[in-house]
Amino acid sequence: MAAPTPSNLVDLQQLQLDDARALLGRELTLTLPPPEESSTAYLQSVIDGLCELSLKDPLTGLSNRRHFRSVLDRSIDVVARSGEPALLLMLDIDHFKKVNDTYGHQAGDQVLQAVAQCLAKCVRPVDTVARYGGEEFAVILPNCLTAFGETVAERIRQTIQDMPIQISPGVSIHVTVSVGGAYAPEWVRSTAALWTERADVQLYRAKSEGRNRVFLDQQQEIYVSAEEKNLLFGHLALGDPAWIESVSGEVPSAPAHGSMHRVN
Ligand SMILES: Nc1nc2c(ncn2[C@@H]2O[C@H](COP(=O)(O)OP(=O)(O)OP(=O)(O)O)[C@@H](O)[C@H]2O)c(=O)[nH]1
Repeated sequence: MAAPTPSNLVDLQQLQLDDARALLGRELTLTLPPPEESSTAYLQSVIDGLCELSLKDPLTGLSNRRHFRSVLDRSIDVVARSGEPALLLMLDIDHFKKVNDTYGHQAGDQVLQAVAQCLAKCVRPVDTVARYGGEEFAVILPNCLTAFGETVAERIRQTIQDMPIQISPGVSIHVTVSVGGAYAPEWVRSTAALWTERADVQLYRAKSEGRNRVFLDQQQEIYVSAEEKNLLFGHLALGDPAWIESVSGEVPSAPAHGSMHRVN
């Protein structure tokens, strides 16, 4: 078969972009290299663009549920290894059906976009804000001290309540959100499903107790002895260069039996 000439290379590139458009069923916004650049660079930019699109919710630009799930799984590993507290918040816009019914679906979409932007501004760049589904959002906050959880969640609730959302010229509305949250249990390997469920229970409580409020799971105090911790996670610690460095190249020995660490 003849090697592709510069002219049929351009056709090939166009074909691939059209395929990608058809696959996603909508216009792609990709930054493509100028035509004179190599086809490898071109293809790489298409792949990078598609990867990015596959992680994002198209309406709000937030992380989609798939990306949220992978960040949640990673957070569970980090918490189990390091004991750093991580908070999961689940948020749901109150009486959102009424917004759609009163102002129309397009206004509803504008509300979803405004809430999404507001959420992203309320948290740190290291936090992950996702659209979990319909009018439900989720925020993963790694390394969030338990003393601050309530403050962060309350700040989000208050900011959304105070935010006017313009849905047409001269018409602004306000919405509220109910928030449920749970910390990942430290030193104990959890699952994404269990963690989400604990936050969801609190969200349900916030809804059933009147909406526009925050409830966080009161974490049970779990006591794990240093020896148990070593037994559970020692193999992970052995593979962690930071840990090895901290003991100057020595293999960490099991701490004395009976020394207890409070985990909450
Ligand atoms: N505009 C718009 N509406 C959506 C979208 N996804 C889901 N919805 C609507 O969100 C509404 C959710 O309604 P419900 O589940 O009854 O909840 P709610 O009215 O917010 O009531 P509470 O959650 O109990 O406070 C439904 O009317 C859905 O059609 C979307 O992408 N855009």
